[in-house]
Amino acid sequence: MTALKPILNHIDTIPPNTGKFKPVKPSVYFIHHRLRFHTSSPKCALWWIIFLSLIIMLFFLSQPSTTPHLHTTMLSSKSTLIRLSATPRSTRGHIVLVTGAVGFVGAHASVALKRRGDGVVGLDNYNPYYDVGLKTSRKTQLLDRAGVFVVKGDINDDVLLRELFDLVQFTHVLHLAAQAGVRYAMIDPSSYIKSNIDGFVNVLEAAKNAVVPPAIVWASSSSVYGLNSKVPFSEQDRTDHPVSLYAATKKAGEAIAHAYNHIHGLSITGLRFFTVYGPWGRPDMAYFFFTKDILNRKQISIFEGENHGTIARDFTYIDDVVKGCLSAIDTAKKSTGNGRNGRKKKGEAQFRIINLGNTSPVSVHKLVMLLEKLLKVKAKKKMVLMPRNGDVPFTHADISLARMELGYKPSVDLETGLRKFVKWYLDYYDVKKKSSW
Ligand SMILES: O=C(O)[C@H]1O[C@H](OP(=O)(O)OP(=O)(O)OC[C@H]2O[C@@H](n3ccc(=O)[nH]c3=O)[C@H](O)[C@@H]2O)[C@H](O)[C@@H](O)[C@@H]1O
Repeated sequence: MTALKPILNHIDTIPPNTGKFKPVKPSVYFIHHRLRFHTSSPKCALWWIIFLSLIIMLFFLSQPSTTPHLHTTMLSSKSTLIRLSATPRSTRGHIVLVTGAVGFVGAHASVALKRRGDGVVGLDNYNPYYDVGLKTSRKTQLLDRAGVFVVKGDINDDVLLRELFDLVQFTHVLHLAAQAGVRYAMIDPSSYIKSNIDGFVNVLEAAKNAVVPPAIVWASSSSVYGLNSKVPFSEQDRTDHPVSLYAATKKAGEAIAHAYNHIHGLSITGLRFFTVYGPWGRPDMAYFFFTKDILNRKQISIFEGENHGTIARDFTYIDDVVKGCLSAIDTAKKSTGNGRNGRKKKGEAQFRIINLGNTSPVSVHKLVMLLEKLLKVKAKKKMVLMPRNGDVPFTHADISLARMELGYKPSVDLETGLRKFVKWYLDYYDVKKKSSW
């Protein structure tokens, strides 16, 4: 500001328009006036250089980033690692941004993508909804070993996302970052809005603003079917009666995705996951904390419906879900763009919503029996009427669309999947096997 002062002081010296001069705009007059009378003075020329440099600098700073790497600040120290991680092994490989990369599905999917030769960059905020130590272990034991670099950051950070999309031209985004869990919405409702709505919009904004907008594959949920009684649940069925805030945010996500697809030509596939379980799973899920409580001889609550009605889930093994995710990426068509910013719109973009379930529901009672068998420990069970806090009595996926679109064919039954989970659990938590039958 002090540098500008002497120049600004000269404004007072501009003569009034007496009519002898051709009328000119004051700013233009000012420039002419200054150039005519003072460019010979070295001091003034210096001030002019400073002034013009400032104007040029302000002009460039106010321009949106079109040149990759120009404004990278948050990521610049990691840019080499990020680019390396993003480089596919073959020219035909995809370049995928996986959000929620240290999450359960995110970690498994990132590793699978990387192993088959795709370029992968992870993004995760390591939020403390459940044990951050487990997330860190997924990173060190799964992602690091596979060569997947994870950027620590939030999907709500639009500056970070812009930098990331400037740095790497992603062909796909596998968006798995979310506030998960049905019952926790009673405790922290705003976290669901922040992650599943605000965060999702932020990711879509970043994608749509990318030089070449990537295709999006993201995680919706079986919970959108609410209390529907027609089984199996088909993508054609109504899903406008969510019974948990979690389900409501996932349903809202599907509507938001549709709007972005329609307006911005983003290719979007929403996958409705059905109670995904397996090694490295989420400790907030029943199969996981039942295992812990059974081993600690702690009582577990098994929910039941009115008149002792059975509660059941279409438990889906992690490897099957990962195959579905990869196949959704492979079959995703390119985004067509919105025709703005001088880009040509290339027609309607693809929009899909697909169930990824196992299509063979199992009761929670049976789940507990299988865990007892695998852990060789008798559970202390208490039957409890299912609380009205967002839970639904049963889920059952119709997977015919997944079969058709993705060639999806789940192959792991609950007992086989739980055996793998239990093996991992005992190993990870270094549990000494003791029988209490
Ligand atoms: O399918 C989905 O989309 C959802 O699956 C799970 O939700 P949920 O099926 O309710 O899984 P759990 O919380 O692990 O519950 C599994 C079953 O155990 C029952 N349960 C849970 C807790 C408990 O103490 N006792 C009990 O019997 C539940 O009622 C449910 O039938 C995930 O937690 C959600 O994030 C996911 O989106």
